[in-house]
Amino acid sequence: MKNILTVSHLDLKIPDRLLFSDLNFSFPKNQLTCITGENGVGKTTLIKHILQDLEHKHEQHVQSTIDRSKIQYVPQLRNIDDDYPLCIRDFVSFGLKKRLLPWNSKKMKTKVEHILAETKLTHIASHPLGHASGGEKQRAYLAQALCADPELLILDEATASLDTDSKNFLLKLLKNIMHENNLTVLFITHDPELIEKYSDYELNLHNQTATLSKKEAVN
Ligand SMILES: Nc1ncnc2c1ncn2[C@@H]1O[C@H](COP(=O)(O)OP(=O)(O)OP(=O)(O)O)[C@@H](O)[C@H]1O
Repeated sequence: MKNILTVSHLDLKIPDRLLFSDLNFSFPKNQLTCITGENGVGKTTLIKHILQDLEHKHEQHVQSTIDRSKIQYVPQLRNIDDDYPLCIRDFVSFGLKKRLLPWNSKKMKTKVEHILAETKLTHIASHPLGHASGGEKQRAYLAQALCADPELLILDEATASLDTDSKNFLLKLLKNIMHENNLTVLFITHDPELIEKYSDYELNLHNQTATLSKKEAVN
């Protein structure tokens, strides 16, 4: 099994305390790894630190086989109001990179339509994002991230506010997209059902350390 990213001998401090001490682990490539741990243990802070380390290359505690531009992070909280006017298609298109013209080329439009289909959003692509359900919004965030052709996708609590059907729908769809696009996924979650059903690996954070274990995903 190849690894996509390795963390070695990483200590992580916040102003009032040490969050992690001497972390050593790797994320396996083309697998879904759930990052778990109690509220406030430091899951989001660790991921943000890993991304900063890769961007600035100052500490060298994080080694990646891919460029930072191939990593997409979908954050935990977004404030999309009910009256947010942009339609889902335009919101998703914001994820496109290397847009030289002020409009999207035919190739780019085809790509966006393909991603809207992959994320089951085609039928509502012209609707305002503000009117979308929680599950549809999460799929739109995922679709926007996919527009950047990531090799590593990090989803922070993407299912936290969703009902059981919407959670399972999102995770099944994500696993299909992973296999079709050789994508590696890190998924921060507290949800035992999703960990049990969909994770290939679990990185559990506890007592200032991290333990990686292999899971037998049932889907
Ligand atoms: N910039 C900061 N300054 C001070 N404290 C911070 C900062 N960032 C995070 N923290 C603290 O670090 C701890 C870890 O926060 P973090 O959001 O990473 O936890 P988490 O495991 O992702 O939690 P949750 O599951 O609730 O989202 C928390 O106690 C938080 O208050």
